[in-house]
This record gives sequence, C-alpha cells and structure tokens, in this order.
Amino acid sequence: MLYVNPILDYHEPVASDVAKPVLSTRGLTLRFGSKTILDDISFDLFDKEVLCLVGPPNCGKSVLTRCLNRTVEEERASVQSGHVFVDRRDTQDPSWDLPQIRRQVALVPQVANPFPATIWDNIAYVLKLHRLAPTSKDIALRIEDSLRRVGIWDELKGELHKKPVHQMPIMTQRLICIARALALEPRLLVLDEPSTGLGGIEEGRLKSILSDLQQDMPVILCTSSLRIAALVADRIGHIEGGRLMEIDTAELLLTNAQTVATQRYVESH
Ligand SMILES: Nc1ncnc2c1ncn2[C@@H]1O[C@H](COP(=O)(O)OP(=O)(O)OP(=O)(O)O)[C@@H](O)[C@H]1O
Repeated sequence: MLYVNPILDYHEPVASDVAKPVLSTRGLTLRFGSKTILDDISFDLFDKEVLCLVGPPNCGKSVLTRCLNRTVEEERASVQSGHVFVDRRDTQDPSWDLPQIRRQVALVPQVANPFPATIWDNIAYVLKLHRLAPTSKDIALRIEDSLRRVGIWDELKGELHKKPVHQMPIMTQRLICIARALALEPRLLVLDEPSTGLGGIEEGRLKSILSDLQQDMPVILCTSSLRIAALVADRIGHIEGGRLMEIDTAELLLTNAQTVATQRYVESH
C-alpha cells in the first residue's frame, strides 16, 4: 500500500469546537491500481449519533469502512490519500500503532469473522491481546457486559465455554462479533451491512441495540437499505460511484434532498 501524504495536503477538521467530531475524513481518496474507488470523501461523525452511509452495491461503502481503521492497506494495489482523524488525531500518525487504531475504530465486517473458538475464548483473546483484563474475573465481567449490550447475555450465559461461535446461527455470530468489538471499549463502532441477507440482525433488534449503544459511542452503519437507514439513522450520507453525494439529517435527506443524485436514489427506494 502506498500512502500519499504531502504535507501541503494537510487539512484540520473544520467542524467547530462546540461539537468536536469523534471521527473526520478529509479528502479521502482510494484507488486500487488505476481504478478510483473512493473520491474525495469528507465527513464528520459526532458523539451519540448513528450515521448511516447508504448507496447502491459497489459504490464503495465497505471499502470506506476499511479505510477508517486502515485495514484497506493490507489489500493489494491500494493507494490512499487524504486523511482520517479520530479525536483530531491523524490515523496516519506514525506514533499511533495499528492495533490501537483498530481497537478505537471497531469495524465489524459484513461477513461475521469469529475465531473458531468458544464465546469466552473469542472475547478473552482480544482482551488479553490489549491487556485490558488482567484476571479471569475482569474477563468475566467484560464478557457479561459486552454480551448484555447486544442483548444476548441471558440467552448465552450458559454457553460461554461450550460450542464454538462459528457453529452458531449467523445472526448470533454477528452479535458476538459486535460484543467482541465492544469489549475493547472502542471510541466508535463501524458496522458494515449488519442486517443483510440470511441470518442478518433483525431490524427491530438492531434499532434497539443501537439506541442503547449510541449513548456511549457514535456508530457508522453501512447499508444498501434506505429502509434500515430511515429506521436507525440520525444522519444519512449517500454514496454513489465512490463519491459522497450528500450528507444530512435523516429527515432532511429523505424528504428534501438537495442533489439530483440523492433525490433519484431516495425516489427509487
Ligand atoms: N481489494 C480490492 N481490490 C480491487 N477492487 C476492490 C477491492 N475491494 C473492493 N473493490 C472494488 O471496489 C468497489 C467498491 O466495493 P465495496 O465492496 O466497497 O462496495 P459496497 O458499496 O460495499 O457494495 P455492497 O453493498 O455490494 O457490499 C467495487 O467495484 C469492488 O469491486
């Protein structure tokens, strides 16, 4: 991965001090080889909000989520420019190591990615990796808390040491992956298509989880479903062809979009 970061290209986030963004992107651009996938994306994410990024298949939503925590850099031929800031700190800051960035910007991908191990081991492993829970009692408390936050503690408290997570229903796997991310107390949560397809998290359940979670941390949720965005979002950003066409409160974007592209997208859904 080649990172283009000319010093002259540096922009501070422009949001006012009154509402400091938790995360900001500025001029985020990504190419795979000669193909531009993301083009000059700038937006802010504020505390206690759910920001939905919507758009048609292949518009760049998933790739964008992977830029936020720098996992895209592991992909062949990716060339990124522009900036991602978390609490105004540039994620390209060389003194900020990748595991810490990925802990702070917790990305739960579209395909659930549990380790082939029990619930306890899935969560205990990441806690130990980040040295967040020195004793078994600390681990147990964090596991309980994170499973409660996604609403599956009562259902699974007797299963912590039994079945491997990857043998559980897909929806349960997704919720455990979210819980595993939450156990690390991230600064923000990024969910890529949590309700898509067979075994996706039901919309009502997702709304209730997000309503609780957003009190503690902001959430970015990517979805190609405007219905889900309308259900859970405080603000919606519409992406098409790798460009952020418009971003506004959910109500305004859905009822009074300003760009022709977003008007068309809303009308067609
Ligand atoms: N590692 C990669 N190398 C090359 N091209 C890629 C890579 N990852 C994604 N792309 C391309 O980037 C574009 C955007 O893909 P992305 O997965 O972000 O779309 P999306 O909006 O999330 O779509 P969907 O809603 O179907 O998940 C697509 O054209 C895809 O083929």
